[in-house]
Amino acid sequence: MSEILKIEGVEAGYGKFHVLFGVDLVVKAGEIVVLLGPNGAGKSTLLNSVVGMADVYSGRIVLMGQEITGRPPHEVTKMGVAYVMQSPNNFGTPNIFGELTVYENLVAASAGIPRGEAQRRIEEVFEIFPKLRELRERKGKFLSGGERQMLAIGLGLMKKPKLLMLDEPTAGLAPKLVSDFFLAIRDIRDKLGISVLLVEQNARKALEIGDRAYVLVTGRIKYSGDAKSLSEDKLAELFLGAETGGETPTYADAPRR
Ligand SMILES: Nc1ncnc2c1ncn2[C@@H]1O[C@H](COP(=O)(O)OP(=O)(O)OP(=O)(O)O)[C@@H](O)[C@H]1O
Repeated sequence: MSEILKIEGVEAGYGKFHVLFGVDLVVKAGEIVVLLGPNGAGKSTLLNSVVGMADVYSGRIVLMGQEITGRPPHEVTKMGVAYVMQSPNNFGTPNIFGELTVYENLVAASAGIPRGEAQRRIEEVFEIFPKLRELRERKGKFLSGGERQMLAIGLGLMKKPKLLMLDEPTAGLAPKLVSDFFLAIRDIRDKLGISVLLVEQNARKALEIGDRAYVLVTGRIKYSGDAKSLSEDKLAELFLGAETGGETPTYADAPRR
């Protein structure tokens, strides 16, 4: 299976603030790879490193055989990476325009794509997120957090990326919506053939749809392997490490460092 993304021995951070220490991670074609870890472990920083939004001090980042270490965000986006950041103001995907409707936002994201193809892609987005079809005439500024998140992912899909990086797409969503999101992410892989690198706090559900998983703790990979073999006990142990004493909290209760 070919490698879409290969991160090798990456040391990265922000200026003098060193966050990642020798991180290796691979996303192969057609995979959903889940990246877990406690708050502040460096998960977002790893995604930022891929799109040139964090400083990579050493190591290599390779996208479909081409080295992209340190390349600026717009170049990496052009090369096939869509990055839906945690904040509502997404980067790497076009921003959501509050005054435009859902449909108009999708059309705006299709600049440079021939009309027929753009319509096909909008239809694909509506198939992945049927809710967006219902809301097609609603202005961006009136969307709920979850709906905005769907649109942000939809905008990313308009560019037909090879790799979709999602940073906590289900954060703050109602439980029913969370399940729908995970199904949508699986559809993105299954129906559109896009590989996914998914950062999630919702570990159990993410591992259900994931093929492989990595656990990052204080900037170092502490687990890499099959998503299904990562048990809750193992996760709790990895998240809390040596600090665990007495009653073992679950990884969901892991304290902020
Ligand atoms: N732009 C930035 N400039 C400087 N430091 C930053 C920046 N972004 C994040 N950090 C710091 O880098 C460290 C790792 O943060 P990061 O957001 O990568 O962790 P995370 O694992 O994604 O956490 P969370 O689960 O809370 O989102 C933290 O100490 C954070 O404060």
